[in-house]
Amino acid sequence: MVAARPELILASASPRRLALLNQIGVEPDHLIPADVDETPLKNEIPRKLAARLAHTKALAAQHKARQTGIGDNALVLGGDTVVAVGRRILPKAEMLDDAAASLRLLSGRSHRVFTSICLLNPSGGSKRRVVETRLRFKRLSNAEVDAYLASGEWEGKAGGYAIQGIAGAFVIKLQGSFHAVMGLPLYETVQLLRSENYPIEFNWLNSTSGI
Ligand SMILES: Cc1cn([C@H]2C[C@H](O)[C@@H](COP(=O)(O)OP(=O)(O)OP(=O)(O)O)O2)c(=O)[nH]c1=O
Repeated sequence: MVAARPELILASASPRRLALLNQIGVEPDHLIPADVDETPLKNEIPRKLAARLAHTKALAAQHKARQTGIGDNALVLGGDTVVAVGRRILPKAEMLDDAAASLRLLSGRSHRVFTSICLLNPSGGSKRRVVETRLRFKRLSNAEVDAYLASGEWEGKAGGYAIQGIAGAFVIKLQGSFHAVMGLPLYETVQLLRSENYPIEFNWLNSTSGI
């Protein structure tokens, strides 16, 4: 007899995280966004912040799910992306000014993106990974910054940019995982899911992906 696939809850409101899971053929059974305070603790370093928030989001979604009586036996996947210049954590851009300040700081410099994922199992176990990606942006002219701000692509993005859009053209160098920068490291996600007996097959992609 083939064991039933465990249910999967994605603890996220991010359309990018869902799209990245779908890209590898994973369709979560439930989407439960976790509304958590993302303020860094005093002196918290970027890597620790990403790991803590991925864990907190997964726990919050698990709690919400159990309160509403769904997914008692489900795996819960949370993620968090933090952009940093040295120890300085850049905010998730909510206002134009945040995005403008971040872009001017990133222009012509190197920075790091830390993306953490956390997978909870129903018996209380948790597994985490943090993926660090180093990037270097070209020097941005004022006209480029203004055009980028006008695009609106920065909204809700850590560090005020989205690598999967126009800002892909700002990247001179990337060492790490493109998908982690976008919100979910695919290799590590597959590793964690498989370690909890969540089957991931790649063969179906041949006929349906259109790539
Ligand atoms: C740097 C970068 C971030 N981002 C996105 C990924 C995340 O959605 C967001 C960082 O904020 P997060 O707090 O990691 O995620 P979120 O609030 O969007 O979603 P949730 O907490 O519900 O899972 O920025 C990009 O889409 N592209 C990029 O290049």
